[in-house]
Amino acid sequence: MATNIAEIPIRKICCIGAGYVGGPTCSVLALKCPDIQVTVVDRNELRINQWNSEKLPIYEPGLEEIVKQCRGKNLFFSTDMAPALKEADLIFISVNTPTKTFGLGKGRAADLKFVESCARLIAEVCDRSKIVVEKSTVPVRSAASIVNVLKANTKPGVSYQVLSNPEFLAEGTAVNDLTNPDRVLIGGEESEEGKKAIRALSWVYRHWVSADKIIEMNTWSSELSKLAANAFLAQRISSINAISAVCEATGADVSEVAKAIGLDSRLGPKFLQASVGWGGSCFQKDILNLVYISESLNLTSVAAYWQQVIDMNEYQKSRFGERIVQSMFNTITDKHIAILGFAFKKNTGDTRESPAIHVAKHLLEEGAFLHIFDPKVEKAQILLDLAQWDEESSISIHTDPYEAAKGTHALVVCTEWDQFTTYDYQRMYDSMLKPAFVFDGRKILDHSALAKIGFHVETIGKRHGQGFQDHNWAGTNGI
Ligand SMILES: NC(=O)c1ccc[n+]([C@@H]2O[C@H](COP(=O)([O-])OP(=O)(O)OC[C@H]3O[C@@H](n4cnc5c(N)ncnc54)[C@H](O)[C@@H]3O)[C@@H](O)[C@H]2O)c1
Ligand SMILES: O=c1ccn([C@@H]2O[C@H](COP(=O)(O)OP(=O)(O)O[C@H]3O[C@H](CO)[C@@H](O)[C@H](O)[C@H]3O)[C@@H](O)[C@H]2O)c(=O)[nH]1
Repeated sequence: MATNIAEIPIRKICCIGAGYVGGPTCSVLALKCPDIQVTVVDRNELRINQWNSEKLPIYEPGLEEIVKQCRGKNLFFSTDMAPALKEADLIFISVNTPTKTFGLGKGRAADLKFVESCARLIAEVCDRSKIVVEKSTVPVRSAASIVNVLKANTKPGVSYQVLSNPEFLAEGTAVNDLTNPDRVLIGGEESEEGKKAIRALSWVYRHWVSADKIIEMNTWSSELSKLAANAFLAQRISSINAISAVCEATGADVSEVAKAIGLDSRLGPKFLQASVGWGGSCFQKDILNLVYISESLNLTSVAAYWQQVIDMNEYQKSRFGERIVQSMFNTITDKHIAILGFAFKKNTGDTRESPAIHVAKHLLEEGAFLHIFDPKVEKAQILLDLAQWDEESSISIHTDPYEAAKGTHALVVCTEWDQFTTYDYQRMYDSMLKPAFVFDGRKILDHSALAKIGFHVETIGKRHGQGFQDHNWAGTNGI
């Protein structure tokens, strides 16, 4: 265990926001720091009750075991925010920062109303000085707004140090990402007090993270690094997806191209998996935020550059939907289609910005009846995401993949769940209408095995069953 050489002892931590970040982050923190009491608070009573129950509100591999081990010892979940904030030496703000849906910056700027209300509550209830840590993803210079709100409302004799400590966990691998982070960023003021606060938070992480991975920097760099990291990650996927369209038009295979690119040690192999499109609660919101910041700073070329990463993703999702319709003889009206996977990626039940929603809506608009199966997404969530359509007449949610496939014309893979590769596709084929189609939006299935069974197979970034000779460039580029 790390010795606290920091001048500010941290014995109690409170985290506001018991969501996908607050819950797993604090669970790992409690596990790794038995000398610290961690309380996660949220105003959502249902969520807190779920954290205190047998069935946690989110699915993350390995999380349940940690919660069970620490809950009631040094990990607590509560809706009683004031006492937990008052007692804490350090407070994480880990609330949602969604894209604004109205007013100035609508559709692009991050809405900081939840972060601001946390700052107001902290100033209102706390009667001794504390460290406040911005864990939510926020626009650059948000810490200055938090400082302003705290200063304007603080009780006499109380002062705050505000740090930026963005979270880089990915859903589905959160426990591993938190246990073995690539880096921990801590941004703070360059004053003596600021440095003390940075040392105190650093001490907390030093319980399990080596010193070389804890990077201190100025607050604005730390805030911007989070937005930039997500923009770069999404850009890589948009880039390979753009190449996938060229592959489909030419006969190249995007998997082979990705392998060739990834073997360049300057580029590396990760995040080059072409897909139906990227989803999740962060990429789109954070890039939109970066676009908005750039526009506000009159950096229009910068804004346009990053906007293209999003536009390419929209194109990819639409392209996949259109390809399904075109392949099925240009009409899917009244056809039955099974959607395998509704989460935005494997190993999570989260559907926020899932490409499956986009594809499902496209198919429903074309008049198809959908049979949806996902191993972890709750039925109520799927119906909420497709609320414009009626369960009886357009959608049926299944708990068994074979039942979902039965009597359908096509299988559409939208999430890369490992278990999808192990199914008995002959059994599915036998129960389907013919010709039976498979559209693999994640490139996870064995396409030649499926073709042997009799399926017509379509996938991202590859044309099936077409030879070397059948594309003629003449007329398209003048050769
Ligand atoms: N989801 C991820 O994988 C991920 C990863 C890294 C960073 N982030 C960032 O972390 C932040 C949180 O994301 P999330 O996915 O955990 O969100 P979430 O929606 O799952 O959870 C946020 C929680 O905050 C609570 N909340 C909001 N305002 C509150 C208030 N004033 N008082 C008390 N509780 C309040 C909500 O009830 C909700 O339970 C966002 O800024 C996000 O961009 C998310
Ligand atoms: O090669 C790839 C890799 C990912 N994806 C898709 O991209 C999306 C995002 O995946 P991933 O980044 O693994 O999950 P997130 O939970 O959204 O995590 C991202 O967003 C978080 C929130 O800010 C950050 O903390 C993480 O570092 C960042 O990876 C998903 O739809 C994936 O299926 C692909 O299509 N191809």
